[in-house]
This record gives sequence, C-alpha cells and structure tokens, in this order.
Amino acid sequence: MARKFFVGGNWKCNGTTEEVKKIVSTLNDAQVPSSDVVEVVVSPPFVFLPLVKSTLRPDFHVAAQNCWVKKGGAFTGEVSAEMLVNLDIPWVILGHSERRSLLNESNEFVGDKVAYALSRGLKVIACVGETLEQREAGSTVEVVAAQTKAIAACVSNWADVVLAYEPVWAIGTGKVASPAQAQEVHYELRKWLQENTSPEVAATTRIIYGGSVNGANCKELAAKPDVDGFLVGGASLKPEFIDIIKAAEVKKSA
Ligand SMILES: O=C(CO)COP(=O)(O)O
Repeated sequence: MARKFFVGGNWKCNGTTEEVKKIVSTLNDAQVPSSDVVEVVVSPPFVFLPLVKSTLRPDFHVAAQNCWVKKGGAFTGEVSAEMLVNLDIPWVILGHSERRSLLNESNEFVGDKVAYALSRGLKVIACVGETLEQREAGSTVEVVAAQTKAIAACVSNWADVVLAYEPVWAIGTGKVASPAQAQEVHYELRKWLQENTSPEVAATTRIIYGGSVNGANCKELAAKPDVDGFLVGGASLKPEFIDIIKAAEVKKSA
C-alpha cells in the first residue's frame, strides 16, 4: 500500500483571530492536489481550534499541538484528549522537541501521552529528533531509536500514527537538513520499525520531516524515498505552505 503524502502545519504559539482568519482563507482558496494524493493537517493553538475547525475547507484537517497524558480532571491549564474528541478534532501532535526541551517531557511521558490519545480515538503525529550536540557526538540514530521505542511501546494500531523526524538543530533555524541527511535518518527509522514492529508497519507508516522546510527546499526533500511528507512550522503561517502541499506531486510522478 502506498503511503499517502502528509503535510502538517504546526502554527505553534502564534496568531491572532484576524491572522488565523487570513491563513484559513488563503488555504481555502488554494488549488492543491486532491485528498487522494495528499493529507493536509493544520495545527493552530488550542484557543483557535473551534474557529479553524468550523471555517477550514473540509478536505483539510485539524490537529491540536498537545494534550494531557490521562483523563481530564484537576489539571489546571491542561487540555484533555476527551475535549479534543468532543470538539471533533481528529489529530494531536505529541512529543514535539519544544515541549521535550522546554517542559521536560521525557520519552516515557511522551509514550504515555501517545497511549492515552490513541485510546481515546485520536490520531497522533509523534515527534522525534536529535540535538546538534547529539548529532555531532554521532548518536543521532541511537537517540531517535530510543524516542521511537518509547512511542512504539504505546502503539497498537500504527495506522493512527505519523512519525515526524524533526532534528532540533533544524527547527526554526533556517538550517534545513539536506535531503541526504533526512533520507538517512528516515531510512534508519523505517528499518527500526521493520525490526521492532512488523514489515507491514514499516512499509505503511508515514515518516515525515520537519525543520526549516519551505517552498524552496520542499521538492528536493520530498523526492527522497523515505520522506513521506512534512511537519512545517514557520512556513505554515505563510502562503508558501501551499507550495509545500504541492510537493506531493513529486511523489505522484515518481
Ligand atoms: O518544529 C517544526 C514543526 O513542528 C518546524 O519548525 P520550522 O519549520 O519553523 O523550522
């Protein structure tokens, strides 16, 4: 089964109501490949989820950027998986490096979040990636394998999971991984899945790349065999996000 190209837009902690309306309007007017060819998911901050959900074209979907690790309750400031389900939000991003590093989310905590979100029926974009220090120490594969292991331990149905490889040194830095660097890690992640889950899971799970993806570099990255799409930060707030969605054409003609 072919892996459908996946393009996620992670808006992070950005936007005003007016800006959100403008982005949605740009997306709604865009001519992009059909949803048979590319799956598009945008992830606004929690407070804008209802607005985006109710105004975004129906062939694009919505993701939350996080959710609480267990059932909701007395957890001030948190948003539960149940609430996302209640709002009909199908996706959630978990394990983003900004949360791992700034909020000390451990591999195990991310795994627990993945388990709970999946158990509530959410689909998960699970993020992994090494720091520059780890890359320079030669431990990239070891680091992303350990992160993936903690996630995999909590996944029973991989059809509901997209794995996002986001090298920390490439996020928000303008320093994109070269297509060869991205391919190398995606290949290793797929091999890890092959050896630790099943050949079917390895063959069908989308592994997407994130870190300074833009309209200019997306096609070359998309051309790599194990790059199944993108998780886009900064450029997902701009009209060039449309060009990144169109990178799906590279796969179609491959
Ligand atoms: O963190 C990212 C997406 O989740 C990538 O961010 P940038 O595209 O801004 O580098």
